[in-house]
Amino acid sequence: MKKPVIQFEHFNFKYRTQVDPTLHDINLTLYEGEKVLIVGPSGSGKSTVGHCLNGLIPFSYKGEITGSLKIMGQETKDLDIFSLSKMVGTVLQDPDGQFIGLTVGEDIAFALENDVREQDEMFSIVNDVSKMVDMDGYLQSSLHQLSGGQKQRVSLAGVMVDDVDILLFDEPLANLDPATGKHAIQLIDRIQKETNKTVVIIEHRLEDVLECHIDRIVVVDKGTIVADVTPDELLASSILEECNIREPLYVRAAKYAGSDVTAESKPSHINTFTVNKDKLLTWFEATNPPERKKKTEPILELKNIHFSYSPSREIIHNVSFSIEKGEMVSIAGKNGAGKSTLASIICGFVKPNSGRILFKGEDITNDTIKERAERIGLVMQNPNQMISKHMIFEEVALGLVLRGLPEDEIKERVEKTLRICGLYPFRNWPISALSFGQKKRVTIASILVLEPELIILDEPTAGQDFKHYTEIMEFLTELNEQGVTILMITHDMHLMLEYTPRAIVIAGGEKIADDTSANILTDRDVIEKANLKETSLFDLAVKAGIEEPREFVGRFIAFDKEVRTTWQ
Ligand SMILES: Nc1ncnc2c1ncn2[C@@H]1O[C@H](COP(=O)(O)OP(=O)(O)OP(=O)(O)O)[C@@H](O)[C@H]1O
Ligand SMILES: Nc1ncnc2c1ncn2[C@@H]1O[C@H](COP(=O)(O)OP(=O)(O)OP(=O)(O)O)[C@@H](O)[C@H]1O
Repeated sequence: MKKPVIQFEHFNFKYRTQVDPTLHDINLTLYEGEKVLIVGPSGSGKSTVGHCLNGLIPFSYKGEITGSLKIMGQETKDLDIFSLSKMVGTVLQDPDGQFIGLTVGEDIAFALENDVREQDEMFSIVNDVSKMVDMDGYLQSSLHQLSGGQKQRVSLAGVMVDDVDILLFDEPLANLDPATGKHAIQLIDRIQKETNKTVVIIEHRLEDVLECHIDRIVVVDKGTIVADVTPDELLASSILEECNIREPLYVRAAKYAGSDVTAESKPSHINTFTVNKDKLLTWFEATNPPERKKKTEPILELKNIHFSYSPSREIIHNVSFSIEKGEMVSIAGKNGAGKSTLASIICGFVKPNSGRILFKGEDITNDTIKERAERIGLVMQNPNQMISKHMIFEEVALGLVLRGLPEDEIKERVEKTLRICGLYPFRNWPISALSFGQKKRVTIASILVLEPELIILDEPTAGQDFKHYTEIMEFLTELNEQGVTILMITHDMHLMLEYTPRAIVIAGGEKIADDTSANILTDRDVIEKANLKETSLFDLAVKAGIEEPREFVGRFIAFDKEVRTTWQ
């Protein structure tokens, strides 16, 4: 008999500031050595389940608990946070919220220092785990100098050295580049196998998590558990669609083609999946190729940009590109490659050492941040770095208030934007009561309300469920069709394929490719250099013997977009 390590029985939780409970009648048992994925729409209560496991509820977030939650056989109500932290190690959704040390090395070592290890042993373990996450070159670096994905890697390393029974990962992939995401999932898998720890992963990127074996998937919707099944069973069902969770692309393509997706067809991984090749080929031949957009004049031009934070290390080397008015372009590349730095250079937060920036042909290299903000809006990677007000309405209105607009106009514009961003029902809420995904939408709203001509979004859909992902992206597409140019930094290869016909790839501070997204995501050399990932659609097409797999990818994307637009 396997030992139960986590047991929820008729468990309910209500945040003190909420009228209704966030979790209702949760009954769930996880056993020793199990690897379980929790999925669900944004705001469904996934992180709240996680907070109950690691003690943030009730120690940091107050509220009412009824029913029972036992961890390692002990009722959590009877435990203090210190005893819980000895049992559950957590990687939080927002890595900034959990750093303890000043440098990367110190932070990773912290878990070990707590357990009073010998110095030599400590150094060697810190070295080993930092190598695992490819951060061994940064042990002396200060944490605030790291890129978003580098921070996420450090958080992963920190929890790997924890001597705990349960590892909890809340959106571990959110800021990671695709290749590192795959590596992180393999690492979690390896650690679980070597130590027999129980692993709980909360993640929207279902297809990426399924790169490794998962025992069960628990689907949470509106605070209750609506499914607790194996990955094959889940993918064969319609639950994901009903809960608006994105299916793996190859599964979706197979369904479009009319190929049966049953648990027996083993859909949880592209390598094990049996697809009806004839049906796929027939579907491909009957589907139209995507339309191409016409060329216009440049809106933003970067010419030979060089930049360094400190004289010893140049971060951006001679980057040039031109974005045309009305384009929607992705910037992709490895964690720490320099993507966010490029956005900071464009917005004027940092000055290039040399090179020029033009906006509609006019040199803006020496313009102030404020002057540029009139035309260029930036939505940053981490919403917590952007938010400065307590209430949602005030936050979104802030830019308009600073511009001195009349109150009536502010109200009208803010309300319109809140509706578009799906935040209208929350307009009078404090931001602290929102989930991470909801906060991200607040920051997008606060830029959109200013109506800039060019919007740069750093990971716009990280932490969003499929419904909100689609809503945000369709909204951006609509804006784009009205003439707003959109530049997106993203690690989401599907987003890149589906929404941005063109992509610019940065590796080691240099531009290594500038081509159609479909060409880039089927180019093994660029994929490898920039830590990107081939799309599973390509693998599916190859598996089905389709001679033009690249063309298959393009046609699927156009078709899928069409289908989803008609749904709305
Ligand atoms: N600190 C808090 N105080 C009050 N209410 C909260 C708090 N945190 C979350 N909530 C409420 O609980 C609901 C569920 O939030 P939770 O963070 O668990 O969702 P989630 O499923 O993890 O979402 P996401 O995928 O967007 O991260 C939210 O809609 C919000 O209303
Ligand atoms: N304030 C800073 N001081 C010194 N170095 C920094 C600073 N901010 C970033 N860096 C370094 O600059 C490099 C590029 O960082 P940047 O944030 O632009 O990467 P990125 O491509 O956006 O990465 P990610 O995909 O992880 O978000 C990284 O090696 C990072 O360590």
